[in-house]
Amino acid sequence: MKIIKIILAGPRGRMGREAVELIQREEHFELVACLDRVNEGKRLSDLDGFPQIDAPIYKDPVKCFQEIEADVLIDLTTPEIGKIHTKLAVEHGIRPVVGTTGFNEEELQELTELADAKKTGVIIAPNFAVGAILMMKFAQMAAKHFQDVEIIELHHDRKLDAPSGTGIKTAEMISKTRTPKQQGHPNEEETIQGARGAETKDGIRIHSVRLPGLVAHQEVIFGGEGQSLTIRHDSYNRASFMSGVKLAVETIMTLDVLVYGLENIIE
Ligand SMILES: NC(=O)C1=CN([C@@H]2O[C@H](COP(=O)(O)OP(=O)(O)OC[C@H]3O[C@@H](n4cnc5c(N)ncnc54)[C@H](O)[C@@H]3O)[C@@H](O)[C@H]2O)C=CC1
Ligand SMILES: O=C(O)C1=N[C@H](C(=O)O)C[C@H](O)C1
Repeated sequence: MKIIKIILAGPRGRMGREAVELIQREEHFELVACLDRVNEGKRLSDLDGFPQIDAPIYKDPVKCFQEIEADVLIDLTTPEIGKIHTKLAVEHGIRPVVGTTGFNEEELQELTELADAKKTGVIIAPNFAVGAILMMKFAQMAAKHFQDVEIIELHHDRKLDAPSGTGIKTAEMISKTRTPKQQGHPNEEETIQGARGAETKDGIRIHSVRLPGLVAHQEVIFGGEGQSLTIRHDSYNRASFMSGVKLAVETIMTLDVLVYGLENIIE
């Protein structure tokens, strides 16, 4: 099997550390460099708690992408930095697998056009966990039968973006099958701002909970006459995301367009 050469952005983060282990575990993956906001000029093996992988660490993505021959960038950084890395990677012909969340519609559109122009695969995956993908698909199915729905996403309190990428993606998928409806009482008023959560352009409410002890969880609650349906997914650790990262890295080698969401590549 062809070796896939990978640059990893954010190796010291919660997801990055899991990704280092994944790359080390898979015989056909090779970690050829890392992007970090510190440790420029060191090797990954110089850092405490990391395996003996002789990958150079760069701070400057342009320098890294110019000097290192790589097939794929895995980005697990921050919303602000992930967008910069993704665009630069495509411009340098390196295929980005992006777990970093926080991309808006305009940014996705711009990247779609860039991927088309450069004929370079891009995968933007708001959630890599197979259970989360199924939760979103089931919610999309249920929305054919229930117009009334609210999303509650629950995460650890170190998360920067709200609502979560998964919450936004779920609302988008539901909107494809749900007949639009103005939910709640027409005269309802928030006596404390934000009480009814964030409202997407399709009128779906997303409520974001942030608490220590949580990892990544979501409930999609549908309501109908005399009944409700709750679809829930829980990630209890970050290893839950790694089979999706592996699949995305393997699949991106065959793509020349942008794919937004793993539901498009998981049967
Ligand atoms: N798609 C998915 O399934 C999942 C996505 N995520 C997303 O992945 C991202 C990372 O999540 P965590 O690992 O929990 O965050 P984290 O805060 O633990 O890690 C982020 C890492 O990015 C690094 N970083 C910041 N600026 C940088 C720069 N200029 N260059 C290189 N590295 C830089 C930080 O030093 C840190 O090590 C978030 O956007 C999160 O929402 C998280 C879990 C699952
Ligand atoms: O920040 C996280 O932790 C997660 N982020 C992603 C999101 O915003 O949906 C995926 C998962 O929920 C974990």
